[in-house]
Amino acid sequence: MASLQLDGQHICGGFLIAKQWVLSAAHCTEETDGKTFQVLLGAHSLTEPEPHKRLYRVRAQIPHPGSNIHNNKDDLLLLQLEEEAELNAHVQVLPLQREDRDVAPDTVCEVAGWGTINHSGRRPDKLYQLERPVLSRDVCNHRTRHDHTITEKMMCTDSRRKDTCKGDSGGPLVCNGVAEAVVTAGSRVCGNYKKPAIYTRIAPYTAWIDGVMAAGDG
Ligand SMILES: NCc1cccc(NC(=O)c2cccc3[nH]c(C(N)=O)cc23)c1
Repeated sequence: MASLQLDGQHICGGFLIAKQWVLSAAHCTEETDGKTFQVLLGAHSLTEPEPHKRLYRVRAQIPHPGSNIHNNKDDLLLLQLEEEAELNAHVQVLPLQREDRDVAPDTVCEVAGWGTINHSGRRPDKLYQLERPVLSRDVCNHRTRHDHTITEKMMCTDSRRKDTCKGDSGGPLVCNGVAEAVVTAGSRVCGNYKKPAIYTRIAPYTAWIDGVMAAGDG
């Protein structure tokens, strides 16, 4: 799990997909007015000293060319670290789902982050993890939910009670040990069952991801 930070403040989640590459969400760069993130790896607490915590500088930030501020399409961001991350028990690469097939509805997946944890907007110091069931695209696209805005490159999880929120964007949705999708803010609403959590599925973007990593590695 990665924390994307500006001036020591957690902004978004992300995760290591190769030794020198982190995947996150393009919307995370919206309020950074051009500043480059630093990436914290190996952390559980954001503030306490921990043996495997290490802050990395970012050489390049590459948002998906289709990402934009008006919708949730192609909401992916690749970050190339200044150097390869030092891997250990607390810092590992997460395998990506490369087969472009929907995760079965009701599959219980997990999502983690340092995003706000309740309606007070309290921000946690320690990483939170949540299990959430996958919601079918048909239900998620219902008129009373996200009203046909969920494309085949997106997926949803139930947002009744437990949900992702501000600061969780960019983190991975992991199903059976494989990163299936990336948290996107979507309608920005948290914990409202009528607005399920939206994610950008990874499998449709593996060609883009591989292309950027190949070009970036020179
Ligand atoms: N449950 C789905 C889900 C997943 C991830 C994030 C979010 N919600 C936000 O991100 C959010 C919420 C409230 C005010 C906000 N202001 C801003 C902003 N960028 O100014 C974002 C937000 C929601």
